[in-house]
Amino acid sequence: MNDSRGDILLNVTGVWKAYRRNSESVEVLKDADLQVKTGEILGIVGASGAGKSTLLHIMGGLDRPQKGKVEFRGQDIFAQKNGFLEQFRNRHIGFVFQLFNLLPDFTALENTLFPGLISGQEEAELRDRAVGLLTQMGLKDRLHHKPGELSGGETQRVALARSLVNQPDLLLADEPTGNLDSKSSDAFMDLVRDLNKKSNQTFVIVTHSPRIAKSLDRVLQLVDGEIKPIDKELIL
Ligand SMILES: Nc1ncnc2c1ncn2[C@@H]1O[C@H](COP(=O)(O)OP(=O)(O)OP(=O)(O)O)[C@@H](O)[C@H]1O
Repeated sequence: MNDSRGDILLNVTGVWKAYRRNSESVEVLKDADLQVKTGEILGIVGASGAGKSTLLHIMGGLDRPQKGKVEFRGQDIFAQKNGFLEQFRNRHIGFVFQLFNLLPDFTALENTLFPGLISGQEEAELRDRAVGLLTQMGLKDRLHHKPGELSGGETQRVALARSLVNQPDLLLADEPTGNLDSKSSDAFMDLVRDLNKKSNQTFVIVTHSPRIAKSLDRVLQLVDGEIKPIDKELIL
């Protein structure tokens, strides 16, 4: 399906999530609402422990809320039959985490191929796409290097290529530049903007960096379990 820029891609309404800590229940998300529009780069900020990762996991169908809905193109992802969420994640969502999560014994190219192999894509086409993505990330001469032979910035760019190989509609990134120096972080964000502009790729990025948050299309803040808009100019 081809959405137009600005259509609602993901709609989160009234999401509640509590964890048990010792004998107490700690409410992390309390009636959180947000919408992700096709073609935007949306930032989510908030204090440490505010629940940003929890929210991102729920948005991507990695975790379930106790109450509330997540609709992807109008379909409630938690109200479908068994096996739906796995398929949903494979087909529609890409994840990039702070700690990269690459497999250490496999090369950059092999790591990038994995999600496509798991979802049963045709191998030659998949390989072309993986090589194309890694080349776009400036890693053409690093295809056969293992993560231990790559810099932090290069490793994170491989993680970005891997998250895009299945051509996801929505890419969810949890503090993707948290372990990078400012030069690698800028290079990563330049790629994000480039992919957004050229392929209309939609991103949600959790970040602690005011500099990155200010550079995004729109920023929401997670405070006391709720989502609030924040004026980018007021981000310090
Ligand atoms: N599986 C879990 N079991 C119990 N508590 C959890 C679990 N996952 C998260 N929490 C708690 O929920 C709260 C929110 O965690 P979360 O990781 O979503 O916050 P965050 O805003 O992403 O934090 P940070 O910016 O430090 O990464 C924290 O207090 C955390 O300890």
